[in-house]
Amino acid sequence: MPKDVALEAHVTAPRSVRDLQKYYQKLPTEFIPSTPQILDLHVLNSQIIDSSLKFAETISLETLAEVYGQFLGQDVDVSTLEAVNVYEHRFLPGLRILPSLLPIPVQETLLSKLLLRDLSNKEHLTNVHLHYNVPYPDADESFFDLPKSTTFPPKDPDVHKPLGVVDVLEKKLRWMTLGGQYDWTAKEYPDGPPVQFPKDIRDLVHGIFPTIEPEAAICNTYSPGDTLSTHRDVSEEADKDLISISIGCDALFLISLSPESPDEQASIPPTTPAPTPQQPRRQSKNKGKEPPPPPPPLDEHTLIIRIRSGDAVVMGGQSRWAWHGVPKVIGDTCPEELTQWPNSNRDDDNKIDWTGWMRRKRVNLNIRQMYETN
Ligand SMILES: O=C(O)CCC(=O)C(=O)O
Ligand SMILES: [Fe+2]
Repeated sequence: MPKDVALEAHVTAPRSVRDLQKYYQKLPTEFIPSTPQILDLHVLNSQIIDSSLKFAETISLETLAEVYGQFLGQDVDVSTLEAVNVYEHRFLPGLRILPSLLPIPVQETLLSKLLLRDLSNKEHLTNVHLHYNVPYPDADESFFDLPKSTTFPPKDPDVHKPLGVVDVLEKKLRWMTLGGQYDWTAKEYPDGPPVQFPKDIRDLVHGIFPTIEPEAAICNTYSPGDTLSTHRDVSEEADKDLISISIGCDALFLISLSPESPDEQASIPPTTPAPTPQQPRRQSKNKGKEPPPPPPPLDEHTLIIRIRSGDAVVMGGQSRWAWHGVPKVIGDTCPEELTQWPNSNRDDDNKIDWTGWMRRKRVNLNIRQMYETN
């Protein structure tokens, strides 16, 4: 599908999609497993496969072994790999879901390349650069090696206070850009040649998804409580597949191709019914225990899915321009093998032992091809 020139980066999502985002953002974690509207690929049953998903293909184990072997720099025995199934959605054309695409060692190496290597490259901007002067680590060191006392001075001290390195890595760092440096304020890529996309990550992604040439990526970092509001990624010139790879804690991912309907406002019930005299609102100390109101209706062109570490979502075809967002990151769900990353295990009073950082994080790598020419 050629890109529709009417797609605008600044438009907001239809009301129904924003209502869903709000509902799932507020849904207490303990109610997620009993909410049948949330597609969980770990409990895929034949009914789900018949009604919304269809099996499309399997990625060959030989391809996976070769691509992972090259990425890890060591031979990968085919017999150690699990088959990767690709599912398509019947009513979101071009959406493909690949549960458990990346094995743990590949996830771990990808994390290290992104956060220990690429974050230290001054060409890769982050949200922190918008308001702070960033003190870089020495060559061959990473931000996780910065001394405890490191501060990030604000560009405008009247507006922002200096930030400590713990604040930055625990909370403030929300994204880094690779390759073409997307400008989030102008919502466009700057003119001029893009920054070189990291070759090993390009080979990993291109090896599995040969129809795309990775030219730009956003590496999002989330903690439980963080959300990504509903948006469309419409700034790329090419209508090639967008590949989204997740590592760490689980998340809810919302995607919709539903059109805005004029009577939408009237047809969607309010997400939080007003309390009645018989049913007074509980005190805030009990918040979260109360059963949630029923979810807003989901039409067949809308999907809310629980994404796990190692899963990939491909947004191609019509779904390339779909509204999507991340209403929730689910704490305490990082795979045990990754929880200790970056395994710094230090015994140095001036430095921080970041071991366990990943237990509280979700990292999403969102890869795009910017130009049609490749
Ligand atoms: O974190 C995710 O799963 C989605 C990220 C996303 O949509 C984006 O970076 O544009
Ligand atoms: Fe996106």
